[in-house]
Amino acid sequence: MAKSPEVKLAVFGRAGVGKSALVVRFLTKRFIWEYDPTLGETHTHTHIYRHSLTNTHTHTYRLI
Ligand SMILES: Nc1nc2c(ncn2[C@@H]2O[C@H](COP(=O)(O)OP(=O)(O)OP(=O)(O)O)[C@@H](O)[C@H]2O)c(=O)[nH]1
Repeated sequence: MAKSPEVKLAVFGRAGVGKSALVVRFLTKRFIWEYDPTLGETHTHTHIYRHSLTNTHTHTYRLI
């Protein structure tokens, strides 16, 4: 099977505007209420899209 493509996304914005909250919500459907300033953290998530019973695509997202 072919190696799935890795998609790299960089999220920019001022401190405390909600970048981590948005990313974690997108990846895990969980919302983080506590504010913990991010220092060089990355999030990696592999998502499998199932278009039909026989047609699936796997994408790995690395958010920086
Ligand atoms: N009410 C509300 N609070 C939010 C929203 N998005 C984020 N927050 C809160 O804002 C605070 C900061 O969110 P973060 O996601 O940590 O912000 P950040 O931009 O990653 O901050 P840095 O790591 O300092 O750059 C957290 O307490 C979140 O819960 C939103 O859409 N609505």
